[in-house]
Amino acid sequence: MAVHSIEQAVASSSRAYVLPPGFRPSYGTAGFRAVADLLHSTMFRCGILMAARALKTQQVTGICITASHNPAPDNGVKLVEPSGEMLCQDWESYANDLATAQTDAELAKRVMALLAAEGIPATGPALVMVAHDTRPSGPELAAAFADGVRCLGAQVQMCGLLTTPQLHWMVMSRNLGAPWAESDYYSALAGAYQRLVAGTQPLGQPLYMDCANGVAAPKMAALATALAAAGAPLALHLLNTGEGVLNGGCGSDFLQKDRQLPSNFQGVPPGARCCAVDGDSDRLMYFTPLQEAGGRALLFDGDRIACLSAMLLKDLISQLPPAAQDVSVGIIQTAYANGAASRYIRDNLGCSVEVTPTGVKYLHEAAHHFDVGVYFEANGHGTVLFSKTLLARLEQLKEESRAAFELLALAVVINQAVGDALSGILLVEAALRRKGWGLDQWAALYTDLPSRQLKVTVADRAAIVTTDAETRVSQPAGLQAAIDAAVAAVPNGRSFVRPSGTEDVVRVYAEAETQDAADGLAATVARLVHARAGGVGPAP
Ligand SMILES: CC(=O)N[C@H]1[C@@H](OP(=O)(O)O)O[C@H](CO)[C@@H](O)[C@@H]1O
Ligand SMILES: [Mg+2]
Repeated sequence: MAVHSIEQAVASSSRAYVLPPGFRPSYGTAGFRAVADLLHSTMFRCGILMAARALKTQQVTGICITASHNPAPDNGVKLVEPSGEMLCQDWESYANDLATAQTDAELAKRVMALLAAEGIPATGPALVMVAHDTRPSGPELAAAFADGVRCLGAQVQMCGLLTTPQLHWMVMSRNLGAPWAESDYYSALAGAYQRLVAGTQPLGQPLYMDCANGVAAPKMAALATALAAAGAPLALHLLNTGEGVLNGGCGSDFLQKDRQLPSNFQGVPPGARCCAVDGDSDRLMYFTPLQEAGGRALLFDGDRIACLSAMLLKDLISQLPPAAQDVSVGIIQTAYANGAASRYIRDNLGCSVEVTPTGVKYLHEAAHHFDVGVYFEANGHGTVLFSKTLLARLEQLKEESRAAFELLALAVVINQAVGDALSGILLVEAALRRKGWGLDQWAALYTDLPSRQLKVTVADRAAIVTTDAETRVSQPAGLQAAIDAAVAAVPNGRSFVRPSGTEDVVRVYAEAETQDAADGLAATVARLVHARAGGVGPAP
């Protein structure tokens, strides 16, 4: 398509997708997110962006339309690089430029500026893949996105309902020239899981899975069919499969924040092995109902999954031929990692620990610093990345070394594009089976320090500026000193605040020796934020 016709195509197609007055989308922790009704123009513009990215890289790109763990009326975008990773950070400013253009003509100008700045040829074949979660607004927003892609003369492949990590995996595999269909995803994971658990005993009890009333329900059922066909069946009870509200009183985020059993788990016996995912199935928490009354759950969060993964990796690496055991294993966490987990990793696992700001794009990037990078946010979002060099070395060793063969299987079980709850379940199940462990042994690795997370609403959350991987506040002046004083008054206390990148709130985190002390510290810090950073409404 010629340059002037692109400008015209953008300007004229854009008329159907007006930026709602007063709406100022901003690319946050995981892309754009808002109430779905506001997002049509954002989707259209992201279509243009990802077509440009496909033209620039001469590879397939993608988008997942989802608001993840957020409420059902919300929606959002997660933009997918040719590698299957999240959109490269250099392009986030283009995303904001396009999403915030006030008029059709201004949008067309900004698109032309992007094409010129990136030296993108005006014509050429390009393909963008699009998927959505179970939100009712998904198909309509996908159509808006597709219109944007077509403005640049690129093609769009509508993939329908998928988990976010499935679409990332499909884009990655397609660009690698590997089998990339949804059915290939199931057979690759199932086959690799079978190789990992061959010769081990099944765990004996079924896994109860909370599907958050989202996309995980049909997709886990399909994975279970593939596992049975591969000769490694997994006994599963799927709950919250879509009969209730998406992420409503269920799902991994509910569980992490409330530590209460999700809906429909009240009859599950205490001690049973349970897991929960979020609305787009990229977060995973294990849990078990506690014996005590009140429907509380004991959580096995992302930190604990990271420890279990690192143990499995270390076991396998120690079984490689001695000359091949020089493999660096790093664990990447955010400030939300429980202090007890960080201490366990440092003192007992002997792995390096890196701390990054919140958001998997930062953790994922840091994971590339190691031969094997294990990253999980405390909320269960993460994966394990294998370097290309290590994979090549393992390929050479796989005939002579069972451990090399199994490490290669592990690299297939664990989604190499992004954090993936379904693949995470297979990772945890394989690790427990290989150790012959139940939840008790996993729980006994360390005891979490009591913690509390709160949200504070302020007039402008951008008023809070942080440094040191978001652990300290540099603005507004004086707030950090006040937080320091509050923390100093609590034995073994730790607390930090940061503006959310996905919700219009400031998040407060506190940790201490007792739950009461953690609750008290969080409340004190929340009041400090409210008082010093423009709190809205009554003080917390
Ligand atoms: C404390 C917390 O859990 N924050 C979450 C949340 O980001 P916020 O920027 O905190 O809103 O959503 C992100 C996207 O899912 C996830 O990466 C991150 O870990
Ligand atoms: Mg999610």
